[in-house]
Amino acid sequence: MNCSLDDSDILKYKKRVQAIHETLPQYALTGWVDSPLQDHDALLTSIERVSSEIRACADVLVVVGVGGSFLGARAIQEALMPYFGLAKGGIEVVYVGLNMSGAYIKELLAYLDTKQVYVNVISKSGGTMEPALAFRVMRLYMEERYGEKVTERIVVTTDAEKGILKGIADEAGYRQFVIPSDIGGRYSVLTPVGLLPVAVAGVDIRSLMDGARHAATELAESDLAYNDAYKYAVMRHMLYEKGYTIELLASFEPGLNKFHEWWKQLFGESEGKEYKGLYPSTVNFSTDLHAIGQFIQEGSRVMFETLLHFHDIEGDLAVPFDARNEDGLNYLSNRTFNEINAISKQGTALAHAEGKVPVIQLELPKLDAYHLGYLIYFFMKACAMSACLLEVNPFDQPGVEAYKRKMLELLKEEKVAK
Ligand SMILES: O=P(O)(O)OC[C@H]1O[C@](O)(CO)[C@@H](O)[C@@H]1O
Repeated sequence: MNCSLDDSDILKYKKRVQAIHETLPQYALTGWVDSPLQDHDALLTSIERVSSEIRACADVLVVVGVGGSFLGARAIQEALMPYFGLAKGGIEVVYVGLNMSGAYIKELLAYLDTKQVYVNVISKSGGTMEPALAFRVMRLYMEERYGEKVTERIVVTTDAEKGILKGIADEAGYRQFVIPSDIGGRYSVLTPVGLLPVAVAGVDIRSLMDGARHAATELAESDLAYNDAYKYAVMRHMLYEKGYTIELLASFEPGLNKFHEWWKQLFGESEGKEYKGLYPSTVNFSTDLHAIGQFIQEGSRVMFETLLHFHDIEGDLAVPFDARNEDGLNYLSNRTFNEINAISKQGTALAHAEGKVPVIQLELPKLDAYHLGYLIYFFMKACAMSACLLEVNPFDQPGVEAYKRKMLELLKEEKVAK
């Protein structure tokens, strides 16, 4: 990892990072820190068993959830599953309850009419409006289609003890997975929240967890000099202190676009408080270099870039030789597309740095379940540290309650009015 910050300046944060590292456990919602180090064999076996049943009995798994209750699963699925068609042994996994679009839900129901369906409804609080409304529709749809058999086709992932969804699941006899009470929504992807949906899609969840365990082991290091997640957190903080207000996460594989959305919630919802914090924005290169590249190179100097690159991409393609060479590109015919991507990354980093855009580079060996598990944990660890450096609580989201309150007030007024 490198950027235009001086290592000695970064290491000036050593003591402060050490102190934050030691006090982090004071927060209630830090169960995710050690979770990958614990023995989850029984849980993973249970998830694999339910996933195998769903894959055997359904064409589509409908995941109902919003925010951290679906973004992680969708991110992993899009990053690791084929761009076109399904993974071997996997089935289609679609998402609902992530918006308030009736058209979206109606179209999904029509699509499902010719498919065999299971539903996994996920909500930590058990009462978030978007998934609750979508689950109301899905539940009645499933009951209409499957009658008494519906009970086995609805799986609920929620709190172990409380919440409206927990009550519904208990009453209806739906199978349940638990969201640990000490893990908040945007930090919950490595729990049944993310693991069941991606197992059904065909992801090797044990490899994902092995990578997270590797990260949890390596990044338990409190010494800033040896903890890349903390270094990344300090670099972000130093650039924010220097007046940069936007972080642009840029990756070079289109399958990471939904991973961007998970990353945005993690950092945006953890840090955007007290009118402070970096705005997390994302781009996919080289595609977006032809869209927003002009602004990055010569627009307002308010952003820095974090380039995320995987050296090895499954199924990479070599540029073919063409004897006609009418396009003049035979000089590339001995390279793969990902090799060219890597060179485009280097060119981008040099050009943007010259344009006074500081560049942080995060490099991983391969885009696979193991390294994605490592990266997820890396970002969660960095995010918690970064928010603490900003002196905000990394684990609450009071601001989101504001819109919910306003919406409920208006809905209640409406109810009274009608
Ligand atoms: O899983 P739940 O409780 O439905 O919450 C979904 C999302 O909504 C939020 O609570 C914000 O309202 C996020 O933090 C969370 O990931």
